[in-house]
Amino acid sequence: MNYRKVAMEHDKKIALVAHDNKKKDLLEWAKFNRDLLAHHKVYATGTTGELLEKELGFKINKLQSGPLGGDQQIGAKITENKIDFLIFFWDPLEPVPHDPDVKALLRMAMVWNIPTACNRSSADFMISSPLMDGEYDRLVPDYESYRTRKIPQVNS
Ligand SMILES: O=C(CO)COP(=O)(O)O
Repeated sequence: MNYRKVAMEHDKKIALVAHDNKKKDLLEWAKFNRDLLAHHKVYATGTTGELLEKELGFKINKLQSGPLGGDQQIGAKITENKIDFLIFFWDPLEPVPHDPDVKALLRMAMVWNIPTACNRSSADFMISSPLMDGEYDRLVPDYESYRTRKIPQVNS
């Protein structure tokens, strides 16, 4: 597999998402890390974003609520190199109606090699990393062999 480098800007684009039973966790975490987060451009799904904006007091780029397409919007942004980091506190103990969207978002994050934290300890490691503050080139598979793969002949 060949890789290409995708440079991140100084202000990173961070997506924050939490399921309902995890919102308290994410809000506490975000409050503790408010000053670090404030340097960056923060995106969030609808309800998470509303709560974060109230708690942190700076602008959050709010998308649709998760069940209404917010996870998919973040996934689409990942494909367009508009998200650098994903912090997604998903709930392992309660099913959600938009489970396929949750899986799709996590899948896009893997396809595009997006640093992804799904719990508080991983988020702590991520936000405190020196790589968060400086230059970082993310390696992304070029997927050329996938794009040029042979597909079965379609007969007319
Ligand atoms: O459901 C979510 C992510 O899958 C989060 O959506 P809300 O932030 O709108 O609650």
